[in-house]
Amino acid sequence: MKRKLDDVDWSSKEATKSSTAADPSFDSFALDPRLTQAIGKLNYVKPTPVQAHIIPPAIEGKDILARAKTGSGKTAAYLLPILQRILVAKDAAATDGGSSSSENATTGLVLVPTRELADQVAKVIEGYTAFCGKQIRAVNIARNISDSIQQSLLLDRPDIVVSTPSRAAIHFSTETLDLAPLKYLVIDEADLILSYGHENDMQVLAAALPKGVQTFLMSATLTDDVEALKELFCRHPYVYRPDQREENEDGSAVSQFYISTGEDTKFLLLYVIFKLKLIKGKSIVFVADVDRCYRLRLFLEQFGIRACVLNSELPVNSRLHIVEEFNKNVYEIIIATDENEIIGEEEDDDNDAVQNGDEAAEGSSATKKKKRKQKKQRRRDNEYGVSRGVDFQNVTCVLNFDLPLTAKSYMHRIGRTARAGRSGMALSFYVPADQFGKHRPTSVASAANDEKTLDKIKRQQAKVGCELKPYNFDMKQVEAFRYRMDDALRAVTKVAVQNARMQELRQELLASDRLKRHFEENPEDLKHLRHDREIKVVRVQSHMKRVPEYLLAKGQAATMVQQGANGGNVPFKVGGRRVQRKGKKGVKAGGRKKRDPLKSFGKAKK
Ligand SMILES: Nc1ncnc2c1ncn2[C@@H]1O[C@H](COP(=O)(O)OP(=O)(O)OP(=O)(O)O)[C@@H](O)[C@H]1O
Repeated sequence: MKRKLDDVDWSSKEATKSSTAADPSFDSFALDPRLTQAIGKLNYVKPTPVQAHIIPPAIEGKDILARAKTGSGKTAAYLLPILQRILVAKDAAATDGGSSSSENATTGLVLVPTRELADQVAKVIEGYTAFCGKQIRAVNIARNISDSIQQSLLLDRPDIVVSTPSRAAIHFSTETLDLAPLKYLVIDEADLILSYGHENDMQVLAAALPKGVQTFLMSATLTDDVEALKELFCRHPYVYRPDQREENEDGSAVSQFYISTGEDTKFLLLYVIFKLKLIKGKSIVFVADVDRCYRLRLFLEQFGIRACVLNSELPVNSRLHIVEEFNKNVYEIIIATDENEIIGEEEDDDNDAVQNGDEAAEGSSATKKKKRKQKKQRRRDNEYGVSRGVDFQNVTCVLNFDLPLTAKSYMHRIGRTARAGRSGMALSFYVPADQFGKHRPTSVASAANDEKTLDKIKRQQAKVGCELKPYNFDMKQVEAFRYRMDDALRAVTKVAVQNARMQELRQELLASDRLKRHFEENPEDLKHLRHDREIKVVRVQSHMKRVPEYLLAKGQAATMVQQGANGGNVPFKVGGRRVQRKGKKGVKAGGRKKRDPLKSFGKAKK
């Protein structure tokens, strides 16, 4: 059983705030000009709070333990000091006549829980070292490349290795990863790394570390797992743990809303939201399981709405490519699962996991079912994870189509929006207890506890000074779309979902092979690989793709501008070109709206 986070004494013997942090600027860190140039190219104007606090003591060589919220810039906070120290060591070696041991030795190891994160960190290193020439070489060994290629990459002794703990432990045991010269160790997403089943690997690596390695423990939450890692890896770390006021002052804000809805009505709302382009920008739709990904994708396909799916079943190359393309704005909607996140927490966080009284009554059969499910999930890639750490860029909205099982998962899901000081919104559907199981074809087991989970989420968010507000659609207007939703739902049968899932997997495996070959050689070709093409297992009726004008009757519907928790606008606006084109009379020649045909469609409670 876990201790409560706040019971742990996180205060360090070291200072917790540095003076540089009061007036932070990248110049004040006296970074190598090659790094400052790269930061400038990335348009970083000033350090984020976590960077301002951590970079100076880290450059001095102190161990670091940092808790900072998702999207706060933790990656640069540990990478910049490491890169700085490597460059200083290399320059010193060069003036020494090249005799230093820092040449051709792996001095940095960055451990992350998932392959998605490894890929991301490797790309961030590429960005920060863009002006370093061949001075700093980094490799990512969590990628899906053959063992022999990984070995040859490692035997070249790159300066930094990015890996999951399991890959690192394997290469350590075969002696291709030499840990003796190691100087810097990062454990990113430290609160999660053990729940991904990396415990033994972490023990192996801890035992193999030479003395005096500078350790960075980076985490969005401080849990017992982080405490255990601290015991294992740190010497009196400098602890950065901002108070709530500081965290709320960093400019980023997620406006959070929830909608009480029946099981089938979720689909109706989703259709209306995307078809009428009520969300302007990119969205991540989180669902409960892999089948649900395809159910939603096929459902949206009926209306000509393209989306791609992201789950642990897809080959890793496809997953990485999808995230990359999403960040380049190729796709607007991703339908994702966060299966591993949920398993991890169910297994090791009794406090957080939602207990269902009915489930207890059903006793062992439920447990068996859960075990079977977990076993099934283990066959998938257990180094998959997208609700944690992955830097989805410019996400307007995180839409919890299915509520997560825990408040912690919720926090990480919504952390995919409002990153790096930007704003965003989170919209969560929840099924009230009296409506659960009322519409079998669209019912999902995890929704049994939605009401309790939502309460927990609200309490947790209140603790960090955030509020979830109800979002009230004008359901009369929404209902006008129901018959179309019913048609679409009927077409998306269980068999269709299974076929779509298999077809997609086959195609993605083929694509993944192409991806693998082309990643290095022909990056341009990747542009032609799309992950949101129609799956076509269901006959799409073309009339369904249009929204008839009578459904957009005069004076109806919404400019869904909401007042968020802090009075700011929530980007919930009608603005889709398709809708505007339809409402010809309402659109001026220059494309500007004379009157909004969807006015009053939905209102938020203020
Ligand atoms: N000083 C800065 N100025 C502007 N943007 C920044 C700055 N530092 C980092 N970023 C950008 O902010 C985004 C989020 O950074 P990062 O992924 O490091 O956050 P994180 O704290 O690790 O989040 P998570 O906990 O979700 O992993 C990235 O796109 C990054 O390029």
